Amino acid sequence: MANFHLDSIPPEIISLANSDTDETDDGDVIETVVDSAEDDADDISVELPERGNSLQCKALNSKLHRGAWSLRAGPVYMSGVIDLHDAIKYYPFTTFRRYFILLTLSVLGISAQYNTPPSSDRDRTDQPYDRQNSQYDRSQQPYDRDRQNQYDRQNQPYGPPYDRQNQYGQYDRNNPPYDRNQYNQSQYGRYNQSQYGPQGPPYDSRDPYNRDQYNRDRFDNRDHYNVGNRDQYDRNRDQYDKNRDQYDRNRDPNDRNRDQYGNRDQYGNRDQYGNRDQYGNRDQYGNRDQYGNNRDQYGGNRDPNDRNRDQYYSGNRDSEFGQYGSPISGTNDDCCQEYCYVKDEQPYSNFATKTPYQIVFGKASNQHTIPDCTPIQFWSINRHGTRYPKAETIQRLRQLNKIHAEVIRNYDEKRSFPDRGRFCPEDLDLFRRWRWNETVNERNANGLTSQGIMDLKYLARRYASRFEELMREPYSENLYSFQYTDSDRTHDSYQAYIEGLFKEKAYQVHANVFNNDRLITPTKSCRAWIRQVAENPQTMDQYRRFKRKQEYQQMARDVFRRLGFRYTLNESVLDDMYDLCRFEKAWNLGQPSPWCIVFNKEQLKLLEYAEDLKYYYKAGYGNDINRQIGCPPLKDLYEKFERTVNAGGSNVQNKVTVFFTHSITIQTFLTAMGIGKDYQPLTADNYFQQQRRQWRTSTLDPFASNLAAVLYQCRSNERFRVMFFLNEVPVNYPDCSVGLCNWSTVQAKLRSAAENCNLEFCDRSASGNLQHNYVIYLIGLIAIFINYRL
Ligand SMILES: O=C(O)[C@@H](COP(=O)(O)O)OP(=O)(O)O
Repeated sequence: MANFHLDSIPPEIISLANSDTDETDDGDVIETVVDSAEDDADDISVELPERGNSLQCKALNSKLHRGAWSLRAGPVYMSGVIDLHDAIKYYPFTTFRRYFILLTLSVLGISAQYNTPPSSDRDRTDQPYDRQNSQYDRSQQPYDRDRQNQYDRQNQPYGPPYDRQNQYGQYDRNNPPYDRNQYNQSQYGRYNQSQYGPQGPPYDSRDPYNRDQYNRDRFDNRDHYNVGNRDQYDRNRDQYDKNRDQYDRNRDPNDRNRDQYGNRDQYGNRDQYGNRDQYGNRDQYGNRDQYGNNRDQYGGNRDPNDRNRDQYYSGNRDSEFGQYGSPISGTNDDCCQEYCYVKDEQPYSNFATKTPYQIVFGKASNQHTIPDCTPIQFWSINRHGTRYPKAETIQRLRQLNKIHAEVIRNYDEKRSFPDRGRFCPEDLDLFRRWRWNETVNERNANGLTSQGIMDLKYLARRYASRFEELMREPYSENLYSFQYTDSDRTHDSYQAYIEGLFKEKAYQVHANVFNNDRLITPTKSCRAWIRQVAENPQTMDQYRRFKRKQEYQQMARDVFRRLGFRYTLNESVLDDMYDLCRFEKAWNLGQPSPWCIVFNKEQLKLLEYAEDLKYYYKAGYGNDINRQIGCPPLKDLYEKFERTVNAGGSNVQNKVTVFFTHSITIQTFLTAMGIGKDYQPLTADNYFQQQRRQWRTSTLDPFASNLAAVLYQCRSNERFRVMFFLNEVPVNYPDCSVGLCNWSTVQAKLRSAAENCNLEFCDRSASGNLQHNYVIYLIGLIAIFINYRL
């Protein structure tokens, strides 16, 4: 604020100013005007003199220097020019205030944004897990259809006879009425099914010869897992399909891969000359025998004019993926272990959360049989089956075709491979044949693969054959309870599961699905967890530290060196190659994955440990909040069994409960259950000590991972017993015997966790934030108030 002395302000104005009124005796309004000679004149105001002959001028904009002023009071009129420059210069506070307000408002804005829950949180389902107001607990609530959301079949009029009017809502959200043609076309993949399924070859497992619509199992009725439950409707199984191997779904039974000359290799690849080797690879001359005999073992037919390389391959170092880290020392070094992936009969396939279920699950057939005991209740929680990567991962993985080309060049042209540990010819051939599979694209991102469908379908059949008393009962809403999260992959997993259980009667089954389901996706809407874990950079500290450790860095160098690079490339390339190796392996279990040739076993173990570290802090014992947020399924399990036990084993309501969810829920639940716990925490520093760790996501949480609990009624002192199976392997709980626990042991173990389970903390800290917000707002208001007083 600047004061300007005016020589002769009329007494009339002065007395008026001192009288706290804006009007002259005549009732004329006093006007004061400052017209800036520059822009933004609105930022200037003039106040009447309060003391003496001073005109007070507020100038808020430091860019203003000069302004014209005028005063009018009735007949009196005065005007002049003021120089604001000096005023502003001497009142730097003016500028400061401005920035102060801006700063305060920014802080408020950022703070408000940070503390605003996702919009999906703001509905009535966002209550702590509380049976009194839980919408999903059917056993506690009167059967209130109005409370269900639009995807919930309970929200639909239901019951026999089958109501065709209500065709799309009745038994599942995307299933048309039970018309086998339609049913088979649309059930797996809710949006984009063609008649032959979502993926087409090579993921199309259906048998095109076996077209009988009623007797055809489009996922191949043969039982891959020897359950002995071959579909009774499997009578029309393809008589032409004898050659199909168990996992070779990629083969085109119509031999469409044959080239124009009718020459086809085992993989349907041909070169432009129609010449090919066993793998369909051709050299630059198009000639080769089975092993490319025109070339020497490592590219003897290389371009004789390849003069660009010098002895140390200088000039060949470029890769569009950048060169990170230091050059890999030595060129003709013996950096790498000799390893031939294709020849390895038991390649390492523990790929953390992308591990194929088939290499993990328990195949023993009789552990569920307990002498003198009968299973009376079954409860399980399942992760969806094998899926496609998320869209952004697909985009990244697709870029690997450039690395692929570079590696081939490194081997064929540059010959920049190491002396020892280069790819064996079989691996190189496998790698050479790799092409990005265009059927894997953003449209099916995150979706279930045909392998994923089989994962769940056969899982259901195996459980049904083990617990026939329970799971061979015809479907009824009272006996069975199904619930899946609001996602395609869990929906499709559920669909495959019920098909495995009920076969052609699957259309009768219905399931619950909810937005912000705090029973099976509690992390999604728990602000405290999101803030403390998901969005907290510290969660990844150990993971990042491990990646900087000498052993990890050495592994990265060796991998790139073996690929023929003399610099380590961008670290994300390593992650992508690992992802593609494990995804492709999970999609096509029976075939070697070309990108897995890149790693030897030791390297895969390091990568697995890095993943375990990540999830240990994100969903496991590394953060106590993970245990807390994992309790809702535990509570559900405990209470269901407790009700049955209290009722003496009679009138069991939900004989079979099955949930379909995601990896984080499985892991937080296992953490709440005390499964997979190590004495020593996993850290970046104890990789070698943790070789035999319990927290191994490959075995805890592969695709289709599941924990099942079975309540038995026995003719012994302990009338009730519970058996826990993790991925069909009995859980080795202390105090239990090979997975079989007395009910009293289960009570001692789980009761307190179940009774103390509530997710109020998710919102409590959020409401703490709300108070925090109010304080910030208050400070803001005070700041603005002070600003105007200055
Ligand atoms: O919930 C999800 O989006 C993913 C997270 O996968 P990652 O980021 O851990 O691979 O879990 P999933 O559905 O595979 O069980």
